[in-house]
Amino acid sequence: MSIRLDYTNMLADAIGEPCGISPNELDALRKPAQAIHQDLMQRREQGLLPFYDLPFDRVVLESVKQLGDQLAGRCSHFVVLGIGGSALGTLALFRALRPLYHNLLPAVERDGRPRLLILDNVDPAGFGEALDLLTPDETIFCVISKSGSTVETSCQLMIARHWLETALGDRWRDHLVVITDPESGSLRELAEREQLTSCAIPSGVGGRFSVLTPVGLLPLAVAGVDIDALLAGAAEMEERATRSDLLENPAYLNAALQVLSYRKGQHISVLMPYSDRLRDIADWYRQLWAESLGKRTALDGSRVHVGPTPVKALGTTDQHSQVQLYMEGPFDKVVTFLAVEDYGRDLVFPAFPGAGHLDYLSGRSMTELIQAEQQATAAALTSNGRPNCTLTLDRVSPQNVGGLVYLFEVQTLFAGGLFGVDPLDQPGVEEGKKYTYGLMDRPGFEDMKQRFESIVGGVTRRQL
Ligand SMILES: O=P(O)(O)OC[C@H]1O[C@](O)(CO)[C@@H](O)[C@@H]1O
Repeated sequence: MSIRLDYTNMLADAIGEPCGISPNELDALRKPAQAIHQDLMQRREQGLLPFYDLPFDRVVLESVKQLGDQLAGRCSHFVVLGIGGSALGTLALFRALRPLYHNLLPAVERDGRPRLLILDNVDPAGFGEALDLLTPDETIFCVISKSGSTVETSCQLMIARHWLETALGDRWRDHLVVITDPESGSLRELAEREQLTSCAIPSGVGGRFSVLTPVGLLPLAVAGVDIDALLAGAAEMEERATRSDLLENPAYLNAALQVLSYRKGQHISVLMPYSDRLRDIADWYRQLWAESLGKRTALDGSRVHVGPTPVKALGTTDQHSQVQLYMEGPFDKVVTFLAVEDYGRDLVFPAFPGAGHLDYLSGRSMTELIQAEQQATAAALTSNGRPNCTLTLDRVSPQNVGGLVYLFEVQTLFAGGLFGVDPLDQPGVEEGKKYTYGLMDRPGFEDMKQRFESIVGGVTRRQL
């Protein structure tokens, strides 16, 4: 595994005031960092942070691999139904670690593996069109929900089961796999009652920290991702991400830089991979960062309303869409680049006779160009006083991606400590869910319907 963090351009030396971080400011965080570290390690010892130990669980790894092979042999399409933490990590890692056009390739070029679809919305057009393309006999649905009660996933399940049963009768059960809490929740009950194939999400691992459980591992194994190597990379990062000294630990250091930057007014945190394969890592990271750190109440009970706003960008694409704003707009952003040294292949620019203005490119390569553009954008941001740092992967390999995921997860926990909030809850999503239940006439939520009506009806609607 090779992942390194270059944070030169976060420091006052490089970008000056007011955004640059001074060595003293970083140094001053070392002591609080020790306290947060000890607290995390203590909670890990007590079994309260089981995600730390996921990369070492050989039993789960072996059983998931076995089940993955078996399921892969029984379908041409493996379809994940889930949302948020039950979908985004799988989506990100599938894109990173299989050929970009896996689903368009003939079976032999997919190593005989099924196509993988991840349906994470209840848009009737999107869901309906996906079903139109599928054949019940050749499809296996994998329903993933930690709570077992998420309304979007439940509704997808209702439709999928009916669709299977209509075509296959009692055999619908062979085409449905469940991943949920080991004991509680209605999805677990359903799995037991109908004797469906199922896997467990270890209790204590929240959805957005669950990609290295069967939530991500099973679909990825079915699709042919090397999950051994993925977990090995995460295990290797565990050593670095549990070092006690802030300046020795890339997860702690990156969190500290982000938090110091936030305190200086950079409330928007952009993650900008220069890699199509890493594009959806930024989507997964958005949930991790937003749900974990966006909080009204601190651990001491005070109202804080904190949280960096994570933004996803893609290099070079967004240089031609967003970078104008990052360069000259408000001083409210910190950019983290994801750079890649070896893209696994390269394309050399051939000569273009008659087009003299392109001569300077002839003989150079696409890797050189994308890397030059990343470095050029970082330099331009730096010269404009904009904080930025770069995480460089030598390759987009399962080891590196496993390491990156682990790094970001620990970084998020540690940032929660620095912000003084609980990074493991998400109380702010509940109110909207309750209004939805009210609107959908779920028993017990009648009052939410009334409250919704009083909010919506309490003001004159203005529409054009
Ligand atoms: O896995 P579940 O329980 O269906 O939850 C899906 C997502 O919904 C949330 O609870 C937010 O509503 C996320 O934290 C979670 O990843």
